[in-house]
Amino acid sequence: MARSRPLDQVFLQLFGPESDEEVECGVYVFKSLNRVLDSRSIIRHPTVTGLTLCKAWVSKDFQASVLAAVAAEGWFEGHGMSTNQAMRFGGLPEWAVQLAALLPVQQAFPAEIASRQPLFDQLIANSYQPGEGIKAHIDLLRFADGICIASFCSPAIMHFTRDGCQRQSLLLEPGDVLLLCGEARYAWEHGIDSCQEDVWQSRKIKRARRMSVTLRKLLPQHA
Ligand SMILES: O=C(O)CCC(=O)C(=O)O
Ligand SMILES: [Fe+2]
Repeated sequence: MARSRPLDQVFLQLFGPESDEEVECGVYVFKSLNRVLDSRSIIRHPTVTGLTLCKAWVSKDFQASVLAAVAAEGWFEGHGMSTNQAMRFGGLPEWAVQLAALLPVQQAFPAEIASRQPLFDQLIANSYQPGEGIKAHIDLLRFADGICIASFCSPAIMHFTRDGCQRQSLLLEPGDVLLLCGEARYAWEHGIDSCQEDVWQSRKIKRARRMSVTLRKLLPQHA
């Protein structure tokens, strides 16, 4: 691995000469995720192939405008059955189009996904009360490869599990975005435990209300 590019210098300053991460075209590839950057960065997961964490990706202002737009939709002002999940197909609302436009899909997805039009045509907003999670799952196969999950409000730990035993965990903080393709989308399940508090690197993090927005594309036969 060459260490001559300017980004490598920044990287050296951040981690020192002993760091074990590699930089490829501006994408950090961490051998250990213990030292995830707090600043805006694109991190390719070392074990879960096809999983990219876009750390601190959505600005605070944009997070606020997404939350305001979702509140204005009134999706979670509960009458009746499912008030913790809202689904929308077809044309995405303008804020979701803007969110999709911010994503570093060229770095995270293969070219055929990154260049498809539209990139996404379905959205789910998930609203979690403090302590709620989501069961480990693989997203439905009626959706194409290339999925985005953006996190808002409370932090939470997402676990990726494969064949029921291998487990990889990621702390998702407000403004973080996950991009999933390939094995990360089809071979690994993802889920969030139900608990009042997460422990991340010995730090206790209390759960509060959380919201996530999932963007996907329906396969043509299901559109
Ligand atoms: O809330 C999250 O971060 C995950 C959402 C999710 O997995 C989904 O909508 O399929
Ligand atoms: Fe999912």
